[in-house]
Amino acid sequence: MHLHHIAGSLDLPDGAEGLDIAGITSDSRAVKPGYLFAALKGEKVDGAAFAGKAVAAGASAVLVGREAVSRLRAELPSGTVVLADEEPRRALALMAAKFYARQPKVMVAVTGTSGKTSVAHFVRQIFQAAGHSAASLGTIGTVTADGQIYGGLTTPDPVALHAELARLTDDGITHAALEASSHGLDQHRLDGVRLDVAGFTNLGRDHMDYHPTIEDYLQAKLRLFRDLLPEGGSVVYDPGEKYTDRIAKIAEERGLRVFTVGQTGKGLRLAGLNPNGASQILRIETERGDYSVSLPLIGHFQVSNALVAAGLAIMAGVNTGTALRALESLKGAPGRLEFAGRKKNGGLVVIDYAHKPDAIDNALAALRPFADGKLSVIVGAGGDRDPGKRPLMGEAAARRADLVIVTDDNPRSEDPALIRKAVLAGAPDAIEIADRAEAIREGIRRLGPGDILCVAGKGHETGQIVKDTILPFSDHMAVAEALAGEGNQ
Ligand SMILES: CC(=O)N[C@H]1[C@@H](OP(=O)(O)OP(=O)(O)OC[C@H]2O[C@@H](n3ccc(=O)[nH]c3=O)[C@H](O)[C@@H]2O)O[C@H](CO)[C@@H](O)[C@@H]1O[C@H](C)C(=O)N[C@@H](C)C(=O)N[C@H](CCC(=O)O)C(=O)O
Ligand SMILES: Nc1ncnc2c1ncn2[C@@H]1O[C@H](COP(=O)(O)OP(=O)(O)OP(=O)(O)O)[C@@H](O)[C@H]1O
Ligand SMILES: N[C@H](CCC[C@H](N)C(=O)O)C(=O)O
Ligand SMILES: [Mg+2]
Repeated sequence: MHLHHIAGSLDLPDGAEGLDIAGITSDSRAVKPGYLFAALKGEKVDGAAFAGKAVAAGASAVLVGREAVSRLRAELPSGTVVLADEEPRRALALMAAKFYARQPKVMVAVTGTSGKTSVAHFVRQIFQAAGHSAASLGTIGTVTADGQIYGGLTTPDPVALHAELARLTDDGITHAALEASSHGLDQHRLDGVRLDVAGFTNLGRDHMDYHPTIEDYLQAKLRLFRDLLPEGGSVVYDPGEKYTDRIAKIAEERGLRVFTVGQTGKGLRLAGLNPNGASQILRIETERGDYSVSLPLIGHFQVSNALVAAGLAIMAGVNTGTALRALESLKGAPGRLEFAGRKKNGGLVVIDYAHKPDAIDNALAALRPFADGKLSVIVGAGGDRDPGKRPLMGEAAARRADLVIVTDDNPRSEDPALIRKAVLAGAPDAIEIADRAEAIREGIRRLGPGDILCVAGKGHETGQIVKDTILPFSDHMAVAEALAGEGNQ
């Protein structure tokens, strides 16, 4: 594709318009002949340091921040086209969008500390129930009616994202729901996506290693509403959630349409909520009439997630009745309060991806009413991620559960004993078992009739990251093996 087709508002040197660009990447190691290399300043290194390598590997154009342009023009072989932008990450995202040039016709995105994967998963199911070919993209990868492809990041880098959106479009996908992580928003990964509706779940503590303050974290989330959603777009949130006044203000300033949900919501007002076995009966008032919906999921937070999802689908064009009826057959996202097995004596094991204080609090609160006996939890924190949340996770576990077992999550580069120690600071009476499989076996060994064990933190994950290696590990497998060891199925 010719450079001028993807360059947007970037200044092109004379004669560069017709340069044929074979591909785009921000990783010098992935450059092939004819590629455009985006040299980005990162958390660890400055991509500009690899521009020479990229050109040696065949890159014919380099995109760089303005501050490095004269240096690179002098350093790189003559003939290399060097493009500059104030925000090279944003420029890269816009270029990737133009390079791949197609995305599903209708797209919604959801941000928030917790619930993004669940909401995206629900929106896809609602779109499908409405007869659309739909996909969701996020932490658990790309999901369509044909299956799931695991990605890695919650919000993929822009080149991977647009390549994926193009592939989905070619496969006939017309509707998609996307998770917008704060890292993704902050790093402009989504800036080239054309969105119709944007949703917000909630804001709690997370990623305080990356964002210096809660305000900075919130500002990253607000980019979705302030910078990414185009004029004429719609926003969906529960006004009962903290910080949503900030979204309301942006929506008012920008003239965006607002659809609110929840107890004080106007679009979908939750007028009643009653548990009914493993379901919840919601009474929902709407402008189109009142509905009684049996949501086949437990936990108040799944009600919030389901309402935000329905709001997103409705603002994206799905009929209100169709969206609400679809809630009656929703399936939870893998590893989110997922039933993982039962001991012969009736004790129940649940797997949940809670790896933040609020998520642990909510997941255990959701399970408590179903525990006739004791509620226990296996908890650990990931290494190289927000250390401040560790004691708070321990504290939430100790407050909500009768028994806490502290174990390893993904230690990454850190000493796992120190991570456990930090979690134990909030849960001083907990049992400490470093080996996660052993912790799961012990939790199951102690499970009595009527008890529930929640294995928290890793949800759908299939590996344990220790230093630079990913060891095969799945909570699902570990639970199945432990139950089999107890003589159960
Ligand atoms: C901290 C963080 O978010 N880092 C992301 C960021 O990397 P970076 O640009 O800071 O990387 P860097 O290592 O400093 O390198 C700078 C540049 O030099 C380039 N480089 C580097 C080495 C080389 O030999 N050649 C080369 O060209 C790199 O490709 C990069 O462009 O941009 C990369 C491309 O988009 C991401 O892959 C990378 O995600 C890393 C792997 C990561 O672990 N991110 C996590 C924290 C993350 O993003 N999580 C969120 C939130 C999850 C949640 O919801 O809780 C997510 O969306 O998944
Ligand atoms: N609306 C919610 N409010 C509070 N906690 C929630 C909510 N939804 C889900 N959770 C909890 O958070 C965990 C993760 O949920 P989910 O994967 O849907 O969120 P996420 O925002 O995508 O998380 P991540 O950023 O880690 O990908 C769940 O397993 C559950 O414990
Ligand atoms: N998307 C999350 C995943 C955390 C999962 C948990 N198992 C951990 O390793 O902390 C993050 O990167 O913060
Ligand atoms: Mg997610």
